[in-house]
Amino acid sequence: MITLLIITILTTIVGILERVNGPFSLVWLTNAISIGLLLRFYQHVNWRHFLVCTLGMLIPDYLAGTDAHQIVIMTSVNIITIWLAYNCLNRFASRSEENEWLCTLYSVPQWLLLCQPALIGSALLGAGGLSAIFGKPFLPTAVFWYLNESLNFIVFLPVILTFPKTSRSSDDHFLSTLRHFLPSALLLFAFIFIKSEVYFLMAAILIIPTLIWLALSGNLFLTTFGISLNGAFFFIWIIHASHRHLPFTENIYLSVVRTIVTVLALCALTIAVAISERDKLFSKLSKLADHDDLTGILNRRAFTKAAEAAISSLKDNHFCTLVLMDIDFFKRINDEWGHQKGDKVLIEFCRRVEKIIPDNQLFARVGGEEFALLLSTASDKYNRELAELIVKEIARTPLIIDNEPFPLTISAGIVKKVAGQKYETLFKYADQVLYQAKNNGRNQCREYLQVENVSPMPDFTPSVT
Ligand SMILES: Nc1nc2c(ncn2[C@@H]2O[C@H](COP(=O)(O)OP(=O)(O)OP(=O)(O)O)[C@@H](O)[C@H]2O)c(=O)[nH]1
Repeated sequence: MITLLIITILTTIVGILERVNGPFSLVWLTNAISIGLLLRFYQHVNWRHFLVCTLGMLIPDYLAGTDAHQIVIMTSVNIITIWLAYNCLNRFASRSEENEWLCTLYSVPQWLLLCQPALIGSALLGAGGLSAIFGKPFLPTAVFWYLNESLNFIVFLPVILTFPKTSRSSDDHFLSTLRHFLPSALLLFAFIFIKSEVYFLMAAILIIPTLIWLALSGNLFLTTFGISLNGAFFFIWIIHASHRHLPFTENIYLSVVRTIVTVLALCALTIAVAISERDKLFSKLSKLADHDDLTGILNRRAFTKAAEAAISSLKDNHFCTLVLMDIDFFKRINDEWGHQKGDKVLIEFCRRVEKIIPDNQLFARVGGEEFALLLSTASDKYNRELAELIVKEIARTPLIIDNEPFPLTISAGIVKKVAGQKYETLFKYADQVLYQAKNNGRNQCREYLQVENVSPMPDFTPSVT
């Protein structure tokens, strides 16, 4: 909420400064930001925030000398429009799992379509009000109002999507954000400082590759942010230019520019949504391919790959421990309690082990009721004690299945890596001692003892205890 207030106050100040400095201003952008924030944080906004945002829309207009009646009409219509648009979207727009509106390729045109009642409503209301009070011609005013608000919607869409994500993303990927944002920043610099028409037009043409580049980065919020900023400055600059050099009437020119920016914005948004959707799908698929369906932990294939990579990257004087665990008499559990209960036992067992082991250790289901754990903590003694602790802890504290205690024991085989050993050798040794643990009465942990600092010769013969 503090963020919302700070941003609202800032946009108000920017709006006032711009209004005082000239007739064509950032005020529509500040309105869009205020409206966007209201929409984005709708459920958390109280009447005080709404008041501050409304003042943010009102004060710049008032200070610039706009007629009080006109300000009241514009502000009321804006508020009604926001309400209408919000309700349309809330009721009919499809949402992602994260509860965001702009979530699929289909949602870009959907957003536009659903905003139409609000746009048309605001155009009719605004033009009606202005006609009644100032005698302005109804139809041209309505058309102009509609076009004006159309771009505002495109602009506050990025604002809605951008603000919460920008802050989150800047923590994680500050450099990548900066890299993607650089072309936009350069373009803005060009728009603000280039005075010559020729150079300006060259800079303006850059907006197209910039938006496409942002969109191709697949990053939805950066794309929308780029659209918002580039679109805004492009628009403001060209309105200034139109006054001095261009033969069009202001209204026609405004409409043309708005249409161009809108089309560009939509193209870029559509590409960005498509790419981010594809990326989401890829990450979902790769998660599915690497994880066990039932327990959610790594599957054998992913574990083997990760363990091989981890072991081969270890220096010779660094160690790790492979632990193989197998639930005792699991077949009886299935036979006695049913397969479904057996599944629950497997799931609960994984949750219990996850609670015991430190973060970032590889833990996987490598068979029906067989699990592997690669402990790569610094202390070898700690690894061994941890494996023993898991076995003891499972035996001591029953799992809770369907709100009832469920006693269980496991057997484990552990082996410490010595210099030059490969994953498959470790797995073979761990499996051998696991077999011994089973034969020796189960509910125990056995270690494969091997001589250290020997090179992995084919005739290497470790001793088994
Ligand atoms: N519920 C359930 N059972 C499974 C799953 N995968 C394998 N199993 C069962 O696990 C049992 C494994 O049995 P065994 O290999 O005989 O081993 P055990 O009964 O645990 O005996 P020991 O390992 O010798 O202590 C079999 O009955 C499999 O049907 C699964 O995903 N869900």
